[in-house]
Amino acid sequence: MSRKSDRNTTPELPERGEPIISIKGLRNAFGDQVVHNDLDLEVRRGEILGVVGGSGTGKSVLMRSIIGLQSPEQGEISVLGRNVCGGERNYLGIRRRWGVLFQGGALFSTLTVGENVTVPMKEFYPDISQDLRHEIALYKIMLSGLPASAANKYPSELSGGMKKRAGLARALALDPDLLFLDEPTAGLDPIGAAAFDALTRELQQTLGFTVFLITHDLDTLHEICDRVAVLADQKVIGIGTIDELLATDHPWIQEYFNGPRGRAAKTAQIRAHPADYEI
Ligand SMILES: Nc1ncnc2c1ncn2[C@@H]1O[C@H](COP(=O)(O)OP(=O)(O)OP(=O)(O)O)[C@@H](O)[C@H]1O
Repeated sequence: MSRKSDRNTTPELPERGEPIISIKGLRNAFGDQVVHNDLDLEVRRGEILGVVGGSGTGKSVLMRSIIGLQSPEQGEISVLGRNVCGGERNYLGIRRRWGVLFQGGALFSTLTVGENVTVPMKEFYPDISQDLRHEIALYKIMLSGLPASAANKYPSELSGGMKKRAGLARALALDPDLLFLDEPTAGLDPIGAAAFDALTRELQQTLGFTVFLITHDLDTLHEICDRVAVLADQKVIGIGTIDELLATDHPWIQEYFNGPRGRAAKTAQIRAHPADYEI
């Protein structure tokens, strides 16, 4: 149990490859519906972990549990070495260490993109001057691949792809160690989705953060994920590279990665990066 004085101190980052999120025995239920039971998962610092599973298997609930928006019935969740279960106070000092891109962007519709990006700065660093906040926001907006002019637009004036990028800019506002992305390429055309994948990978490699990425997009999994965790039967039933997962004989995993769409994504990956494959 963390001592009271530990809660406000900034936890240290683990070494690269060591667990930055560690979940043990997680149980989530809504009434009679058990979503997770005895679920274990480790996310390693510096990786892009893809999280997949059929609709309703609890991917978003898992993410919400990690970031404190859902109180689990049982289990332990440790983020940056801090046990975050057991109330809001345990999140003090670490909530600012992550950024979240929710499904659909979840931008505040009455604020401009620039104002949206300054929201986390205002919350966690209220002493930063307004000018500096706007300067940082502009930098994050451009880092996310939007033109500077997007800062003065309202979400309703943006395309779906631009909204995702604006949401990403807000998620990056505090230079996070951890980035949570919930279906970031859903609703994008294939070219827009590939561009968003490339941006995610480039930012992750340049800035060094860890990514927890919920997706149904097989191209994303092949193109940018270091490992993939598969949710089914209320648990993580497999975790590893796609090749490692394919070595298991779980029917859902085989169907998912070896079905027609899975094979097409793999072929596209080989065509895009032939040097990575011995043919
Ligand atoms: N606040 C809630 N109250 C009641 N049930 C909920 C709540 N949040 C989620 N659920 C249920 O928990 C289950 C898992 O939901 P979740 O959104 O995590 O699924 P998912 O794997 O992300 O699905 P999808 O791929 O369709 O987005 C669903 O059956 C959902 O209806």
